[in-house]
Amino acid sequence: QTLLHLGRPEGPEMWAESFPIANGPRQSPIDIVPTQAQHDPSLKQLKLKYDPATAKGILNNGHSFQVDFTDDDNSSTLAGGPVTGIYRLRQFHFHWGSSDEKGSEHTIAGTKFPCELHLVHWNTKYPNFGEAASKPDGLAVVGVFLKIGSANPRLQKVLDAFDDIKSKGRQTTFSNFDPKTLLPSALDFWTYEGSLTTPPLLESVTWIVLKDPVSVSPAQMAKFRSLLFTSEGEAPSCMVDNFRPPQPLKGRKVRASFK
Ligand SMILES: NS(=O)(=O)c1ccc(C(=O)NCc2ccccc2F)cc1
Ligand SMILES: [Zn+2]
Repeated sequence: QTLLHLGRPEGPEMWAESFPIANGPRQSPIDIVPTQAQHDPSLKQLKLKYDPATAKGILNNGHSFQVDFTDDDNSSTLAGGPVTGIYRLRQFHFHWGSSDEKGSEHTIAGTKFPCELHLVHWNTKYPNFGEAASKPDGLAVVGVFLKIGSANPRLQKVLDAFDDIKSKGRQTTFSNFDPKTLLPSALDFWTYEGSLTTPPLLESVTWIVLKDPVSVSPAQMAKFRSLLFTSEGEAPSCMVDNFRPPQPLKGRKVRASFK
């Protein structure tokens, strides 16, 4: 990230002023060092059950774009893995860079990926997402790295919606989409206790970061970068570098579901 970006009034370096938790004990993202992760044989298999009919809409929220899901029943859920109980899918979104050398939030032994997908779920022991977001076991986010390679056909439906959500505040319907198609075939993961990576930076996220990346082509990355941070009528600013850099581990253990 350029110094300009870090110093930008709304950039990550300024967040601690309004959100002191930015310097808290369980902030995200982190650099995952595979050799320091401990294999935990007690970790269950990740159980993801997504109903394409729960896909609702796609929105440019001014810092990323997200695909929202109806979460008023257990049609699309996460269970198993490191979590207890059932978590409901709320939305997925991405973080990416201004070039292919950066863009992911988590890194693997210092390696940055051009893009990272987050599937956001909330614990159904709480009445709704907003309540769950303030509890230490309230949220579970699955992180998936995207690596430059061949074009990913599973992304096409998302990319095709970009013309309708180019600027901040734009949204359109988005139906009949199964986010499971965005995942790698193997669901091996690292897991640790962390936070939201954007304000309010709440320390309520059990992170489940998949080991295997999925592909994205340079042309597809260019389409991500054609979205705008800005609203219609404002001087356009390309939506790029919407990632928070890795935060101090502060003694946390990262567990691996695989040897
Ligand atoms: N990048 S990430 O860690 O996956 C992440 C996931 C969700 C949010 C979010 O929902 N923010 C709004 C929000 C937060 C708390 C309560 C209600 C909200 F709408 C922020 C960051
Ligand atoms: Zn995210």
